[in-house]
Amino acid sequence: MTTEVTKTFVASPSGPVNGDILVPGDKSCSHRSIMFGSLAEGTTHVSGFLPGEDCLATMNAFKAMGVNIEGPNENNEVTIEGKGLHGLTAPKAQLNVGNSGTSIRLLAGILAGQSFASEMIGDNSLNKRPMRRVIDPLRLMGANIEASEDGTPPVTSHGLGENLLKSIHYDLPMASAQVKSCVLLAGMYADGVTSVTEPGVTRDHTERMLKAFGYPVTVEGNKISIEGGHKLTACDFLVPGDISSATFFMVAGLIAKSGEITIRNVGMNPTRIGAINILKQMQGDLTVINERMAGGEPVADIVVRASNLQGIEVNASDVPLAIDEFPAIFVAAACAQGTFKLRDAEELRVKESDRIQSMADGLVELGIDCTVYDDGIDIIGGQLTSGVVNSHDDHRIAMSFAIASLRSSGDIKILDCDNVATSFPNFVQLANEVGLSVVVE
Ligand SMILES: O=C(O)C1=C[C@@H](OP(=O)(O)O)[C@@H](O)[C@H](O)C1
Ligand SMILES: C=C(OP(=O)(O)O)C(=O)O
Repeated sequence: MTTEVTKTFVASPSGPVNGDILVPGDKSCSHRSIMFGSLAEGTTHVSGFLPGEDCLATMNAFKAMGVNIEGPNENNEVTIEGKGLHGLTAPKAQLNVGNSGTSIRLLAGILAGQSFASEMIGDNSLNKRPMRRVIDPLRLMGANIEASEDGTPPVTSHGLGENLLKSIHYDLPMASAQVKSCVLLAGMYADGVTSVTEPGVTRDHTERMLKAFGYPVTVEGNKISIEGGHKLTACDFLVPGDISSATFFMVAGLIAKSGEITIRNVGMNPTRIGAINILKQMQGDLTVINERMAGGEPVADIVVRASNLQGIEVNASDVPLAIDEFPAIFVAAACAQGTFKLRDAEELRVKESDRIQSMADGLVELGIDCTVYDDGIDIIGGQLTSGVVNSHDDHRIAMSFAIASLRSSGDIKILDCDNVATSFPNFVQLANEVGLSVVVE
């Protein structure tokens, strides 16, 4: 039997953090650019695409359904020859979407509307994640789709034959952009107007990008509606820099003993800026400059200076707007004065890992006092020590502990870091460029 050896990061105390950097393209927008480009009529040109494994998994799924896609080239440009809403062909094998929750949940909505059968599988982490949240509404729409008995992947769609889905109104039981998007995408294949009401604001890239591809979508307060039977038209799409990736460098710049870092071309969609709100509330010195529009999304540059952070109680309304940024924010909390309190964040338990427990395990190993709750955590700021932590199959946990080394008293060894390539392939290179010390073993 062979044991798979994956990368270990050894992150050493370092700093100051200085530089002027660009982070890679937004993961949510990159996934959607492939999906909408494939279902559009005409040729779509994407620039700023994230060449991470998650987005490549989405790309490979559409290639396996007959779509001709070129790239990403060395400039992160992708060209997609759209097949139209009804032009996909049955894949010859299972679609393996690896580590990517966004791929499996959004694709479930698209596959549910196809005449042909298909099955999606994933890696160890994805195989533990809940799929009933998308299966339930799709079945209400008449889809013949299922997950395994415990509600995890594989996700199998038996196909609709000549039928259409039924339009529904769905009250989302949780604040999830993936579930919202799944239902809206299935709505393109339904017999009337499908609508979704969300319990709180979640990222709205699907709504914005459907409109950019010419598909009508109506947004009235927290209700989003889409009528079946319209078409997507190819366009040129510019992906902004990923604020989720930028957050690692915002926190690095804030917790460093000194220095100033500028992060350019960061997507500033109002449904994604929770981390900026929270870090500013923690007294972080963050300045947003050069605000502008690019590709239908607001973008800006962010200047970050070393700061004395304070523990805070996070506002519940910021939770969905910062949902992927909490691992990095917890590191900021560990370096802050006083207690940081987060509640209403039970969704963190169903990400690539249980992000409340994974972060608490690592922070406790590094000498930080944490109390875990079902829906959150209290973190008391203190001195980080050296130690060995595990990524728990989760890219954001791996990168968070790498930046924690800026303030640790000795080396932090982070086990199982191959997953960083899912969202941020050049993370280590950029980290070392701005003054961290991260060695890959
Ligand atoms: O729609 C998307 O692109 C995403 C939605 C969020 O998931 P949930 O919808 O499960 O909160 C987020 O965590 C994920 O990284 C990307
Ligand atoms: C939760 C994440 O992604 P996904 O759900 O697509 O796996 C993430 O990137 O933090």
